[in-house]
Amino acid sequence: MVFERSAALLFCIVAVFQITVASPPTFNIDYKHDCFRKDGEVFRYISGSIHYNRIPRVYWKDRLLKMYMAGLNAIQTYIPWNFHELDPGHYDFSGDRDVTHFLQLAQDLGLLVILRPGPYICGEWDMGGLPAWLLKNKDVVLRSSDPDYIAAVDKWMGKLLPLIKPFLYQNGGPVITVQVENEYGSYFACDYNYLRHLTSLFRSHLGNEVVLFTTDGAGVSYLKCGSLQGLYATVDFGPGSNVTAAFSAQRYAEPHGPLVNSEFYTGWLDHWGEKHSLVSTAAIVKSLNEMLSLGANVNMYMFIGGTNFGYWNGANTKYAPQPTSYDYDAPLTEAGDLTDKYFAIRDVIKMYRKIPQGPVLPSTPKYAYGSVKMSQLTTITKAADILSFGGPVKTMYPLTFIELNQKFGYVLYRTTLPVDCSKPTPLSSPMNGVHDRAYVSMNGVASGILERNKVITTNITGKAGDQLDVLVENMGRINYGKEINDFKGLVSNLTLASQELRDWEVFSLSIDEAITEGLLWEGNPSLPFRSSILSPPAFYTGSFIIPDGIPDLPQDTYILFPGWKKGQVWINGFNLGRYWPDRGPQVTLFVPANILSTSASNNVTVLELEGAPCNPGPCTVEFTTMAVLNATVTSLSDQTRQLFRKEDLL
Ligand SMILES: CCCC/N=C1\SC[C@@H]2[C@H](O)[C@H](O)[C@@H](O)CN12
Repeated sequence: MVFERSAALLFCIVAVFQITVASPPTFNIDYKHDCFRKDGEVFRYISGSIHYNRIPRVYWKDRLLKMYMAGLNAIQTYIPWNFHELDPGHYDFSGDRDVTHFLQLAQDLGLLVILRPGPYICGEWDMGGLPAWLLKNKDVVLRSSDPDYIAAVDKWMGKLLPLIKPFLYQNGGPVITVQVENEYGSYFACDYNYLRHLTSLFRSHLGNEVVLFTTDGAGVSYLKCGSLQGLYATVDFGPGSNVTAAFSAQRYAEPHGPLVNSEFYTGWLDHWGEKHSLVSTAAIVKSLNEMLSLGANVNMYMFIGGTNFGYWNGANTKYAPQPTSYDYDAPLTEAGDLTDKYFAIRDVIKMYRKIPQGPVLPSTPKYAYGSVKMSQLTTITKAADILSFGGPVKTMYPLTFIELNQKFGYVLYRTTLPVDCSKPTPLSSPMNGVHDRAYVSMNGVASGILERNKVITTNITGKAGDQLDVLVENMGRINYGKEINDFKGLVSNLTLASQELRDWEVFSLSIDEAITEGLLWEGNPSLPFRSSILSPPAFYTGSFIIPDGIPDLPQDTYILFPGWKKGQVWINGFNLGRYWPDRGPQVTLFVPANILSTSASNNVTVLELEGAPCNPGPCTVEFTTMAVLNATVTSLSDQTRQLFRKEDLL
């Protein structure tokens, strides 16, 4: 009897051992049957894009769970290089940047991962995810075999990919496929040696098992430069496209293998000054049905968009920056709220795979903390020395942000009038070199605005020796096309009555640091009564208490700027992003609960660039429960007409 039991036990141990050891996880392409196979079984992914870099870490689980409950079996995310290697050789994978924690969360919730580590990612993210410090070599050819660029890519991938390797499906993780580059077929360089280098780089760090792929527009012309032997070519297209034609483009590059739409656009991006983009649910349902009925693999871009906090938004050409909200009209809103689109997509998926039963996590509650009284702290002109920790740089001609080693935010350019300008005299950027918006003051009094591609001249008056301040705002680097290498600031000279202005003092402003260090003080609000519509860029501050002891507080909220024009807002030192209700379409900014406090007063600091409703009042900001992302946009001509006299226009 004892012998039989021992034999049975031994048999079980051997069996378990064989099962465990004999069949490591596998994920690969079956070219014979035009499908993916996971652990030998036919597998089709239904996925949604979520960008961890646009969502506070505390909310990652909430969003991923909602995606799982929608019936997705995978999620897709980028890894923005500039979000992690803020300066050469200095890496940050902590807190909201803890990408491996995000991958582990996805796996814990039963979601596989389609990973897109770049090095370029596009994504309406500053410089398409490439770090601005790459531009220290002003001749660098980004996204090519340029040796300087490749050296930086090798170093970054040498840091990142070893972190990712344990999370590959073959190693027991959730990552089933890894994208190389991003829509490379749309880029002018068409450098096959670059793609070949990336392929061998990814293979050297990740091994030969993982499925590497590319994504390009659904057209043969895109696939010609975007695809490469050894990388599985996939395409992207939105609702309303001809699905058959789109996938036949993929078949041009991949006659066999699974059909894959890596970016099915369930929404679309916005630009300041343009109507909020909306994509119809009916069109989405129709195309999604068609693709799933073909057995295609689909990733919905975006499933949740989130927020471009701080200065992280990108831009398109001709210079059109994207707003702070990346709501994208996605199935989950910027704040992670459920929409009709979410349930309509869930109903389609239900027809193709069993979806999880049980309650879907509800939308998070929003709280209206009400009106907060603001008061002026000081102006940029007065605080320049405080804000420029290293002091101004004296230079004959203006320096760019990159030359100042500054990546984001604002730089102040100061000089004195070389001559009397008793009559309105044109201050111009003849080479359209204001990148991107400049706020002009004379002796601390606002006098005009210059804007890239839109307003390249404004009139000033003054006496020889008067102080001319030009505050230049970097509104986000172009993230698509050949103009992605943007140095920001005054990238060419300004002229006064056609004479080049020289002998500048250039202040690199460390505003975020000054705010977190509490260096801004209650200045004497000596601004003159607002005789004109324009005021000089100035800081305002206010605070509010959230009562403790009330369950569920703090809660998410939205901040509204009644009567304010354009600027930047920080709450408790967290840079929430840009506001521009004067132009729209975004009017409110999402405020996630995790930046608020019930144990201390909450501080709001605003840098208003054009004119606050504070002289006279009411000089308040509001915390409300409703998002407003589709306000009527103010065309520049309307706005300019309000600000400038006719002769100031182009
Ligand atoms: C006509 C320009 C198309 C550029 N491609 C875009 S616009 C929205 C999306 C995201 O940027 C995404 O990161 C790109 O891969 C594809 N795409």
